[in-house]
Amino acid sequence: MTSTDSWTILSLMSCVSCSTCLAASLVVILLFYYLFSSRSVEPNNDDWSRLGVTYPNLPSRFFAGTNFRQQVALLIEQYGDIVGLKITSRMWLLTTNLDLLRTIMIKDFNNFVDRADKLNSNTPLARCLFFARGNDWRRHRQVVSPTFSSGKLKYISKSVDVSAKRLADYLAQCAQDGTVVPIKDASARYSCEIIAKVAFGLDAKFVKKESSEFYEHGKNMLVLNPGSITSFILMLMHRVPKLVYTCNKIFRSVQLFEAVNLKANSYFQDILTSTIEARRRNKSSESDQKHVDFLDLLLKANDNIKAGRQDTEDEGVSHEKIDLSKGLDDEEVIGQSMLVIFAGLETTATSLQMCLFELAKHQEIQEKVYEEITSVLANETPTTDDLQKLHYTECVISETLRLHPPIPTINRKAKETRTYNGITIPKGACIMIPFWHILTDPKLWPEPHKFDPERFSQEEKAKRDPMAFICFGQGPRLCLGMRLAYLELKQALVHVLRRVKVVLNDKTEPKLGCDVEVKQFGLLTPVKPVLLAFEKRESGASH
Ligand code: HEM
Repeated sequence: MTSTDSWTILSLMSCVSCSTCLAASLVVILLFYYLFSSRSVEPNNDDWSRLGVTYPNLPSRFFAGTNFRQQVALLIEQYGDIVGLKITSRMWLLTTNLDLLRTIMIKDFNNFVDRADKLNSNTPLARCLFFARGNDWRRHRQVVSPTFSSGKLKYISKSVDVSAKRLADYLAQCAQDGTVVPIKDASARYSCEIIAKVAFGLDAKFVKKESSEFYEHGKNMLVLNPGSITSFILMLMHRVPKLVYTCNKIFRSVQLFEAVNLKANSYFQDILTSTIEARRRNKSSESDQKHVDFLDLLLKANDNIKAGRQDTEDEGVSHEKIDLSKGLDDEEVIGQSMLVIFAGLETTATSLQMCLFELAKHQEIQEKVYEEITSVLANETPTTDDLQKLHYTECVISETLRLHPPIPTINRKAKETRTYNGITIPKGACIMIPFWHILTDPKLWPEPHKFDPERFSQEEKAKRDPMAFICFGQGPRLCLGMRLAYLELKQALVHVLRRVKVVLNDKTEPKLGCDVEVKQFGLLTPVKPVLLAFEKRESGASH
């Protein structure tokens, strides 16, 4: 070892121990702050009661532990559908009241544009549409929404079709080998393959490959871990956002407070930077080429906005007048592509997993979907117009999302103090919207735990308040990838069910007659991996 090596190691060690000391001091300061502030919000506090909102006297650690869903259900059952709360001294309004939600998410959206928290990160992901606030959000949404319009989806549809056929091939092979399939992994590989193609311009075959750097980094992009000490500190630090950013910078090398996995970030950022440069270099020679992926569409939409041209296919909602001339900078463009992984991978994969599980459980529904696919679709490679004719298949997907919403809750933050029907929501208060509770409310959905796709027939839909189907959000901040998600799910069902039947047997998980048990906190996650079996259809087309 040279003296320079020893010196480098010594410097690193002192750097790490210095980081550790700083981190330890920070933990102590935050703990004091937490204990002090929790005491200040013990019962007796009547802020919400003065504002016309039911305010139960909850113990300050009411939400501690993991049984979040059960606690929320208990509160709504006891106190009604509008409940004031204080969580670590922040005011929260828990509500499932559809009229109030219509006001918050649609009618007075301009007062509730923001999400409660920023992402604790200095990476491009923190600068994407999902986490953007106020006028920044409006600028992002205006640039990004044309790339997700139904007109643009037809370019992406071909890539989705190729991956869906690969998924069907893989499951047909498993049927032949008699192996049970960890279905979340297969679904995530399918979803990731599409994202790699449409958002990164990469031709990948993850469905069949055992491992791949893109897939592994995609799965681990966020390092949020609800049980860890870091997450606890992050939760406390939310209340001092500037501290978060300063700490991120200081502790960057040891990834102590950074919410995004830095290795994954560098990996994706490098691919995107070089792809964007290459596309700009080749732009003139490809000027007459049709746009085929999200990255191309995004770069074009950004150029149009900067040049003052509005995309005629923008199906987004009307926005307040804002200066769009600066469009998105390169880091923001990279952030949007990384957002496609963050927002589109887990959600779609979870939905496909739960949809196949429900079809395995309900063979008669699976047969109806199969019959619709074979009778309605003449083409081996259906177009987006063909897929729109699959009404019953769409009902099955919607019913899956109702019963198993991949994002079970979202939130909003009030910009100003306003009163709605005698209820005052003060500036800075956050709104907690538990989707899963609304989506299984027996007043809106009779026999709510029954899997019944007929609820989404035109006649049934017409009888229901449109706010009730809330799993993609509502209003101007509605999920931008909703159409893409339906496209991915429909293509997967078309190609998979043409080739194989999904079934349950004594090797599958959960055991016959049981339901999937899910974790009570965070994104919808089964406690144990779901294992499904497949049987080849005699008439299954092979491609
Ligand atoms: C079944 C699949 C999906 C579900 C259930 C879902 C659900 C959601 C929900 C609940 C939100 C928050 C809406 C709100 O705050 O009101 C959201 C936002 C978003 N989703 Fe999805 N999503 C899915 C798939 C996707 C896909 C595939 C993409 C893109 C590739 C995507 C892109 C987005 C974006 C960009 C936002 C942010 C919108 C904004 O803040 O303006 N989502 N999604």
